[in-house]
Amino acid sequence: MTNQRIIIGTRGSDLALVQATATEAALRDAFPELELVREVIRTTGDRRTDVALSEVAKVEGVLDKGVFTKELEIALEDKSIDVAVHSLKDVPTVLEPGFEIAGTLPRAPIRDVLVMTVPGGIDALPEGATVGTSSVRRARQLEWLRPDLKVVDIRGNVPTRLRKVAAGEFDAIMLAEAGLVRLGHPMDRVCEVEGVSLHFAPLDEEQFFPAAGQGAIGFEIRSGDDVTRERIASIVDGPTLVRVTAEREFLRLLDAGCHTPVGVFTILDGENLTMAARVFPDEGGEPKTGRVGGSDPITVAKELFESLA
Ligand SMILES: NCc1[nH]cc(CCC(=O)O)c1CC(=O)O
Repeated sequence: MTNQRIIIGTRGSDLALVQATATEAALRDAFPELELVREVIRTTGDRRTDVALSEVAKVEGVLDKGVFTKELEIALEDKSIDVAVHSLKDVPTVLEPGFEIAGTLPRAPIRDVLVMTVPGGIDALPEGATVGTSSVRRARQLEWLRPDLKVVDIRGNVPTRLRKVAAGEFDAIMLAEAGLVRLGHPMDRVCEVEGVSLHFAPLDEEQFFPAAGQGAIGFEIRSGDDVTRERIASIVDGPTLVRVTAEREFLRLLDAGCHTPVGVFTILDGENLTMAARVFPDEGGEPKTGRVGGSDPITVAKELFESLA
């Protein structure tokens, strides 16, 4: 008899818990009889908020980009969980042996957002303004679009970062629209944090290229766990899976960890897949931008990679 229970592993941040709740709701709809158990797990990335995100993997000696996933994989391996719920953009493109991505929920918006204490878009930032981000991709694009800006590192989860900009530590910070919306902050409303009005300026993906997998909730399982794979298959969003497969394959070909400055996004119109990428050279300077169309995600990724190599 099949186990009538599924244990869902998640990080403990507010955003991670919202994503776990969305996963549970989808499983509840698909399998009303299934018992759902939630296991909250603290990862290295949650623990080491004392050093820059780009340094965490180095000081902890873990696989680059695995800083938010390693402990969840350990729990999968020892069967204390059956599925790990991740923000897919935090998941390495090459997994440790014994694990696989079983799919994704429908994707949220993919844009990056400037969170500012003044209204307006990126042009409303004053000359020399300080912008907080821990992402090299965001830093390089900001400096390329606005060479006068001062980009500085910031750590902490989304609510912590919002408090830091409200407290005046930065003129602006950058966050993903997906995380803000999931935490109940729509783009068209001013957000009040500790008596300060914060304004959202979403940047169109054609202007500011998002991270591979941004806005997608991904499910990681043990390879060979057919029961969980089949259960997850009934809540997977097909179009999202096609898009993130292409984006992650492109990143894999580039051999880029999350600290390599590359933005990429896809558009899926029926069977037609378009993917665009912007890659910044490690040594600095102008980025290369490319765009490719097709239907098979792996082929599209390969062609885009070759056109930029
Ligand atoms: N690295 C942190 C992280 N991982 C996923 C999200 C947002 C949600 C998403 O992109 O799916 C965030 C925060 C942010 O970038 O603002």
